[in-house]
Amino acid sequence: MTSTPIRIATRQSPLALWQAEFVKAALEETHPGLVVELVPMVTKGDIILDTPLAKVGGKGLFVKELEQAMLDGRADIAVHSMKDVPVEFPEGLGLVTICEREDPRDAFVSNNYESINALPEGAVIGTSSLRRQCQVRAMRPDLVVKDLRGNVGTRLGKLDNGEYDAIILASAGLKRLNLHDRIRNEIEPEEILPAVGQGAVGIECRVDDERVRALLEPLADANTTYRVLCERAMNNRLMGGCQVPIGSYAEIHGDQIHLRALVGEPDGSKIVSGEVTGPLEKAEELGTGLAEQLLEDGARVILEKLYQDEV
Ligand SMILES: NCc1[nH]cc(CCC(=O)O)c1CC(=O)O
Repeated sequence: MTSTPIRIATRQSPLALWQAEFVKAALEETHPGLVVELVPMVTKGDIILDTPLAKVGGKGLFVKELEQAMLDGRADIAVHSMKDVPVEFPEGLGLVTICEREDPRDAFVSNNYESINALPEGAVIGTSSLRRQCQVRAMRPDLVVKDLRGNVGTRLGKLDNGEYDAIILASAGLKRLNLHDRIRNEIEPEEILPAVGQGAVGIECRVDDERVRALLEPLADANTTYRVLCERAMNNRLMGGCQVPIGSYAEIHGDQIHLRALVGEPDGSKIVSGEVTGPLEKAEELGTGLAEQLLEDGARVILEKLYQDEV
């Protein structure tokens, strides 16, 4: 049976292309005969590279052009790292499929040191994520955290030319790009809680496109979906934009889901954390509930200050 091709709108960074190719391969394998094409695009976020993300309007910048292409019918789906997917979608679009999660942890990368704890006093560590900065500063207030932007290759280049003693990146990104050997130490969630959705890939499409939705359905991973929806419900209740130090991680044990989360001051001077366990079907309510507990325990004060600084 010949049919209309499925067109994937994608950014052109190596990681974005890997993710798009991954979904293309999964679709083709699941539906023999289906033709899947990539539609490479440039987003504002790819152009404005030297301004801190918080100042240029956050990660929504990386998805707007892709979403417009789907709304205009120039593309059918967009593949995202779940941790970059904003809370709200434009009218007519939605996130319909979450694929199996890769390693959710952060990775410590350095040419000279084994771990965060092994860094000498005053060492320079690179990350642009307030979540990582906050948790690193809480562990090691003596370290200098320096902004680090660009795609994974660019960031590794900046480490290699001596601008940093170490950097922190998502393990999933390094593994997808075949850069496992750059990881010196996998940072466990007990040390640095990952970002909401880290390591998972999600697929967005037009919500009324029944054909595409049916084709995507077999790519969904049920456990990952519960985990990521639980983390996102927590984040949504906190109105967590990307430039807020929020960490979160959900795991499934049997029919129970366990969620950990934290909100912190960017300088690590204060961290409010909590956890909750409950039945899998209640994943989202549990997430919302934990967020409310964190707000009461001090997160509200931290967040109000941060949102005020933003405007
Ligand atoms: N913010 C950029 C980004 N978005 C997703 C990943 C990695 C892959 C993933 O988490 O799924 C990365 C790179 C990084 O943070 O090191």
